[in-house]
Amino acid sequence: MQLVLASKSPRRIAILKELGMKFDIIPSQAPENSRKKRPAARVKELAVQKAFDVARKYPGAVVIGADTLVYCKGEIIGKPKDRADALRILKKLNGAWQSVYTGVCVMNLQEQKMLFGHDVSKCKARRLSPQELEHLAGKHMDKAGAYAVQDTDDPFIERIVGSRSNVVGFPVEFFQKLFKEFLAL
Ligand SMILES: Cc1cn([C@H]2C[C@H](O)[C@@H](COP(=O)(O)OP(=O)(O)OP(=O)(O)O)O2)c(=O)[nH]c1=O
Repeated sequence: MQLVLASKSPRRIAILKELGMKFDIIPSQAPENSRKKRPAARVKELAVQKAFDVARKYPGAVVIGADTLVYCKGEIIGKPKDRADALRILKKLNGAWQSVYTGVCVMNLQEQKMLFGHDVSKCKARRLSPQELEHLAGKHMDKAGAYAVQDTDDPFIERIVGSRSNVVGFPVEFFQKLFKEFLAL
């Protein structure tokens, strides 16, 4: 069985490797477009789109796709567009509880098998000073919410309720359960 991770995310690659899985890395080229208003529905749709984009090129493979976003005060927050956007996002998240959603999809087109779902964790951000926010803005342009809980230099998140790996982009416990179910299909 060829296993493919449809992602360029260093965190997703590292986590899947830590699980001892052998896989190829073929990032999805799918544009991240979703009109879904609810975060859980959106991450699932995007995870399916990413997996499908690669699966149609490798129909015999088992392909894994994932998508992560932050949800706070009614706003769905993805990766910042630029430094100004990162600062705006960090100001909004400052001192606040937020939810981090990751959608995961596993599919094999040849066998017409697909499973997808999501995990959600709650994160509490510390209240940083305007100077600290300025310093942090722009450091994590490739991450949803413009921060990185895995980065020891990043003081932003002080508490996580739920899966930590989910916040970093790949929910280990949820994935293991989903993958086991997928193999049994
Ligand atoms: C909140 C948070 C997100 N992230 C990352 C996980 C994801 O890589 C990224 C969210 O963007 P995604 O669009 O989910 O993923 P990506 O563009 O990095 O990779 P791909 O689409 O190829 O799979 O943010 C962290 O690394 N640390 C964090 O604390």
